[in-house]
Amino acid sequence: MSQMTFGFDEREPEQPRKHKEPLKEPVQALEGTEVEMKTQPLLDFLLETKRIRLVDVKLAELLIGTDTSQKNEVFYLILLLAVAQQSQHSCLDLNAINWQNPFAIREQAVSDASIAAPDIISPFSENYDAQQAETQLMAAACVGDDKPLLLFANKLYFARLAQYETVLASRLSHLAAKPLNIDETALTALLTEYFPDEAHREDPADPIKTLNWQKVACAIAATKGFSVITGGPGTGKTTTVTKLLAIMQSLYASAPLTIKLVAPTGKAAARLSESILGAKQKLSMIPKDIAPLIPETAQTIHRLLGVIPHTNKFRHNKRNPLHLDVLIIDEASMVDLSLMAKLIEALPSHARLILLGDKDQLASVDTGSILSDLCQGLTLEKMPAYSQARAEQLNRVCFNNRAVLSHSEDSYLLSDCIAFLQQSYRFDGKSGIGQLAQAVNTNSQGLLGYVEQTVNEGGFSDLKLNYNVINKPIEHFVQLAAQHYQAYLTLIREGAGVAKVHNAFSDYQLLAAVKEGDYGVNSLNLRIEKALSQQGLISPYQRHYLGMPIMISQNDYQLKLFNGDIGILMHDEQGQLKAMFIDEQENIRAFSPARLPAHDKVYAMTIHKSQGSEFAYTAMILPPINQANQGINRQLVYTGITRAKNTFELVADKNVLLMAMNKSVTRASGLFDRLKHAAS
Ligand SMILES: Nc1ncnc2c1ncn2[C@@H]1O[C@H](COP(=O)(O)OP(=O)(O)OP(=O)(O)O)[C@@H](O)[C@H]1O
Repeated sequence: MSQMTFGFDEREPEQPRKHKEPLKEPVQALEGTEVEMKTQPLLDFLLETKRIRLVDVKLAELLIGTDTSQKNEVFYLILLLAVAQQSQHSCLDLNAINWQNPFAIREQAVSDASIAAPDIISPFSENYDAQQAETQLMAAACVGDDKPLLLFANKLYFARLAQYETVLASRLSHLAAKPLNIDETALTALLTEYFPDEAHREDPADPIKTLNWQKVACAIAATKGFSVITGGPGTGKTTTVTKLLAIMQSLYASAPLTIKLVAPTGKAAARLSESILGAKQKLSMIPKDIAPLIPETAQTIHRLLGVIPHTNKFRHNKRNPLHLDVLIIDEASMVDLSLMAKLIEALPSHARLILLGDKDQLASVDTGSILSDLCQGLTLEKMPAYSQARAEQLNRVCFNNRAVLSHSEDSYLLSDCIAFLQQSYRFDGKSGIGQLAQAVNTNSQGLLGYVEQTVNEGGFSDLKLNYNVINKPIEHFVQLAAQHYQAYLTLIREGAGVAKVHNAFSDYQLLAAVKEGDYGVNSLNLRIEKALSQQGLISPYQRHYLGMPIMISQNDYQLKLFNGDIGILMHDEQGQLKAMFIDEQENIRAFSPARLPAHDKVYAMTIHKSQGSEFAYTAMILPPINQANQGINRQLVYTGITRAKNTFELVADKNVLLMAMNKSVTRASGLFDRLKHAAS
């Protein structure tokens, strides 16, 4: 079950109606002032219950114009667009609106609200539909080219977001279509060298999954100006890209390429640097003269683009492009629409772009879902949709003309640029983490049952399942978390260095799905803090104290501290309490706590904030069913599980886990349509 959710919809639990007043049927066809009169109670209710903001109402009034200030259907469509955007949708998909209950007013919320329930829960007439909405919007003065709102493929946009999508679609299509002068014979030889047949075993029982996708991915990225290499945890994205860079540098040996590696957060950049270095050391086939041409350090996207202090603008842009030949973006699922558009605009015209990431993870914190949009239609154990010419080319360079890859009528320009790594090398059949992640990602109760049984029989030593959240008090899990945090706090007391303390801290992380409630991050942070204080490990009597772990929650471009960066409060050489950060190059940066931008304690963090990070031991708590709101879904739980490197512990009511597995969410976007349109 895949569904589109708006912000308020994600917050309201589905409960039986306690009852106040019966909800009536939607209004019959209404126009202009009539709509306004009949729907005023609905508008009041939406404001009172914080489903919409006053600023959105003012904006909608402004957009429909002073001479037609009566609240008509267009007014309500603009409100719906504002709500959709606050839930990180790029647009309002007219085809996805429930016209009878467009603001997803749940009966529970109606009965709980302090103001009377509105008689009418929809401002639209009974027969109103997407087509009528489109017709009305097209006639509206605020909709159209060079207007504040835009319509595209039955989707309503704020012009700025439509503009980002247009830029992205046109630049990606251009990159994908650009002919590259590749010596195919040399490429074939290099692919054979880096992926010797004897090193890869295809399983006839599982032919698609066990196909040598890493080799195909290298061939795809070496022959296109734009490519995507996606795959789950440990499927070899970094290994593949390291081989790819070696192959590309060998192909261009006479004039080596300038390659830059970036990731959306400092943490993710540090992880990429570490993985590339590890892969380079492991891959003995990389010649000595080529190895130094493969970069080992990644940086954040913000650092690459060069933030102009006190603005959201960058030094590098269309007029001042970046100096590079190849750009690799890791953890691409975390990059939002606006940042990706700015990054792509700043690429020089000859540059190549390669995106790495897991398409099934949570989408970016901000608007958009670029990676999953680009990877639409990719399914495990299914052949991706390559064009005939592309399948033939890939079979030629990878498989000595053997017809291993087949083509599809559904292919289009960009599907020829996408590689899907399907086999995990880190989490094989013996790994409970891998199996649980797959069970969740594919919503397979059968696989989940197998995982549970194996754990019960003493197998899967990397996995701990605690379904007994009702009988075991939350305090038990708080004490367990506090035990794990003893290690880094002891190191601080012993006077260990910043790097060592940071490493010890990141060995364990408690993740929670929500912020509020007993099982939310805020409460867990306070309880763990109390437990550590009772053990005498910390003295949390001031706002900032020795050993306090913090996470930045707001970008500060001047200090170069960004959302998601983790610091630990430690004494500097002068004995001053400082927030110590360690960047992707292992440089230590110390800040007075008073100078820090907005930040939170981080004994526990939300799964959203954990994206791009990895922890040796990851514990994840989901709230019980009566507190489990609709924000809990498959992508969230899958992202939490895949943060674990060595051990994963789940604390959840099984019904909540099953509910999450069954609920896959998508974001409204027109990117895929635009790409198909641009490519045709
Ligand atoms: N073809 C292969 N054969 C055997 N081992 C492999 C292969 N490819 C990758 N590995 C190993 O699997 C592990 C995971 O690989 P890698 O780090 O490249 O995956 P990833 O997809 O980048 O992982 P992440 O989930 O961290 O993003 C590494 O130990 C790597 O050496």
